[in-house]
Amino acid sequence: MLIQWFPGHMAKTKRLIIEHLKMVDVAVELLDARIPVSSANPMVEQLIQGKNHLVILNKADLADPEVTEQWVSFYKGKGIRVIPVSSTSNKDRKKLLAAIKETAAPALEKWKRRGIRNRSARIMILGIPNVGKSTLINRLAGTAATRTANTPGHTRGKQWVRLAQGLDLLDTPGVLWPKFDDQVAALRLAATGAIAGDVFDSFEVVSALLKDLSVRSPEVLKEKYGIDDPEEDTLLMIEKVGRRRGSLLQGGAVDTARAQQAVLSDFRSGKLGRITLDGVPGDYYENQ
Ligand SMILES: Nc1nc2c(ncn2[C@@H]2O[C@H](COP(=O)(O)OP(=O)(O)OP(=O)(O)O)[C@@H](O)[C@H]2O)c(=O)[nH]1
Repeated sequence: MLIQWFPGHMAKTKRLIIEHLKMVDVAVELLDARIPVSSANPMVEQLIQGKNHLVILNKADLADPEVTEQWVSFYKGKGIRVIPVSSTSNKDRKKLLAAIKETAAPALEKWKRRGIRNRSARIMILGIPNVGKSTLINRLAGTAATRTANTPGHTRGKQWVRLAQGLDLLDTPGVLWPKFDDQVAALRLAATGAIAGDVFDSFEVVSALLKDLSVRSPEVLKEKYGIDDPEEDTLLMIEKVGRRRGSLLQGGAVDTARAQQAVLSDFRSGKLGRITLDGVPGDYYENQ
């Protein structure tokens, strides 16, 4: 679901998230492994203050594994728990649960020290649109024994999923608003599909993506689209994409709108390979 964000909507969302956060011990922040900076909400640290924090780098199957490793080291260096996963597959489920349990352990200890033995650690998932919140919740809840409505002690109307003994997940994720003020971030969000296409001109989004690709993966541009010169003018690049992908109008001219869509869909589906757009701070590509 793509959402248009207005100031009033943002304020309401923030209030709701603050309400929900009051009920939980652990905040699981879901980021897109291809754009860990651009997919972060600008207020998240402030919002989740005091909660045990786990960062999940989702869609790791689409991201460059080497850069993902750099991101893992980066977060660990800041003392933040982090795990790269692919929520669309079941293979990461075990390590995901283990990471959540580890993150929740201090909360359980706290309840125990206070003499509250039967209190579960409660978890909430937060992330911007399209980052994979529902997929992750379904993956985690998949084999969970029960979904419990109105469990005593929980806020009425909220659904909780028991993931394991002493571990409950709030069924409703917190939908955070994405960054808009940062133009690079906004264009990368649009490239991944997290911001609605009609907010941006698709030429602008595709130009920025082709520029990123020409820096990160010039060999991909050559192999997939026959673009030899990464410095080439964007219009010429799109022309080459159109010819290679058969996006042609009657008469043989390139249908540039379709060629642009082809680039976006190739990138989003992983057809261009595993590519990360946001480098760790200080990395060679950061300011390119
Ligand atoms: N390749 C890949 N695709 C994923 C992964 N996780 C989610 N997706 C896809 O990303 C898209 C968005 O996933 P959702 O789970 O609907 O995202 P959401 O954050 O709940 O989105 P909103 O409802 O808009 O807030 C879907 O097409 C998913 O199949 C992943 O780990 N890898």
